[in-house]
Amino acid sequence: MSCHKRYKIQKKVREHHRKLRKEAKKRGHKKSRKDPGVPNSAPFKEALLREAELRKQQLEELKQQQKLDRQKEQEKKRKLEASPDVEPSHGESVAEDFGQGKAKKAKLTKQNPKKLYCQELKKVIEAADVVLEVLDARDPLGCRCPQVEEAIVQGAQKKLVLVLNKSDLVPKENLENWLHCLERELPTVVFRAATHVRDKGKPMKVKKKAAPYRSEVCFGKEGLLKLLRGLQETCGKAVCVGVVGFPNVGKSSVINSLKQERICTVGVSMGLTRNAQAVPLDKQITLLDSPSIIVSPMNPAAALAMRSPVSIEVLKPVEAASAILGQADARQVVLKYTVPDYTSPLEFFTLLARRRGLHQKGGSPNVESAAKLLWSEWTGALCYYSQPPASWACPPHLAEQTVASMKLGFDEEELRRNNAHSIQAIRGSRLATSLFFQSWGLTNGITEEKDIPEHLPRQIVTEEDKDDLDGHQEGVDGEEAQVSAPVSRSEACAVLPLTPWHVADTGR
Ligand SMILES: Nc1nc2c(ncn2[C@@H]2O[C@H](COP(=O)(O)OP(=O)(O)OP(=O)(O)O)[C@@H](O)[C@H]2O)c(=O)[nH]1
Repeated sequence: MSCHKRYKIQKKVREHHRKLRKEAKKRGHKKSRKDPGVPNSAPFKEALLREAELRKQQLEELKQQQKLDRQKEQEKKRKLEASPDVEPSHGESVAEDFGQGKAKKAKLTKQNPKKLYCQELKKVIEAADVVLEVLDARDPLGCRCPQVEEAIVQGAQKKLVLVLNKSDLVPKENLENWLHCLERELPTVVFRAATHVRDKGKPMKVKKKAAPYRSEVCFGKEGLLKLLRGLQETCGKAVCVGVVGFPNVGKSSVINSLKQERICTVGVSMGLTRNAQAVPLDKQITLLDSPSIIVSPMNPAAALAMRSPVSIEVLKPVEAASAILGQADARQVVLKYTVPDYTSPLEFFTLLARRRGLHQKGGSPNVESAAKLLWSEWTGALCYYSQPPASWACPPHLAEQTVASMKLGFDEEELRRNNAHSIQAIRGSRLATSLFFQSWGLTNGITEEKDIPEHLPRQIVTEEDKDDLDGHQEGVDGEEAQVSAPVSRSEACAVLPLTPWHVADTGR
């Protein structure tokens, strides 16, 4: 093209743009301004940014999931078109079954979502030949659910394996102690899930300043795979492996790590997994992701605060954070958050709010924000640990015979070797910088839809709180008082007993 012609075109384009701008100005359209972001002087800048980041992450995860679903659908269609007579493999047929569940779920959107999660969880337990109960290594006992374990061991020929995940967040010695304790009951695998797994077919994006706990490396994968393959060989057929556990223990991360692909949605917020999902690992093993176990409202307040995604709604931030604070070592908390000694949780939150610059309008410390901050840290990636009970007895639902049958078909020696290797390779937290947490014992879960309360669970309050509330409730008419009456902890335990064998062990 000659220069003359090129300049002529450029001139015409400029004139056209000028004309467009003029017209837009006449219509009163203004160019949108660049978002200036949160100013540095904003008191909640950190919290706001974190919230925005979380929202963005959730949106991305949702988009990713939709994209994956679309891709799977297309792949299935293509396969069917290419070979309509070929029978689907075991993994594919299981995946199809769980796909139908989704459609059914869509029809029932008006139902209580907890009931749907319960149905999905039950479906996974029923379909699974082996169930992996994922435990957070920071509080393995608090992540065990006697009701779910009972449902699994009662199922004919089902195997139950414990996966001690997030083992990078506890000191090595503590991890070893827990392993010795748990492997007396059930086969236990030490695991550290990869928290940064690549999307299918995409190169890994390496962030310059990734959080220290976000890692591509996974430990314990080989041990777990060997164990599953061994079991599959003894079964002599293709097996389904259900992955169950309380919210945020890392169920989806374990599946993604085994598959080495970002297949299941993973995130810091609790209760992200909402429906069962089948992930074929190979022709013989299919993994089943499940929604988290629903926490019974009759659990101690600390259990509700740590294990329930709606704890903040049920307990309110200050109550939830106070319950967590009550289980932690006060001296270590003071050192960790660099605040002076405190006499009550409220005083601590006031001090923390001052320390972190969390202020309300008018400059008074924002206690609620401080409580939320503590709650999000303790349910996030904070390094803390709990001690296994000094004297260990099997819970009633795991009789000696059941324990023996659970260990059949596994090479215990090999599992022990693999675990020792993982413990050596994992760079755990330092004992000096980790916080001690007093576990409340096993957490009761709900496995039957009929046990799920229609409304939000009533708040659990202590006897002292009850006295206070009694005072406030004077003047409320009888009917209303009945509806809003809180349940005391002893009442709660009477309805759904906390397992006494453990309560005695931890001295709580
Ligand atoms: N440090 C560390 N973080 C982990 C590990 N496994 C999972 N996580 C993190 O824990 C958070 C929860 O992980 P998920 O896999 O979403 O947990 P989930 O049990 O599927 O959660 P729900 O969907 O709520 O049931 C994520 O932020 C993960 O990055 C681990 O081994 N170590």
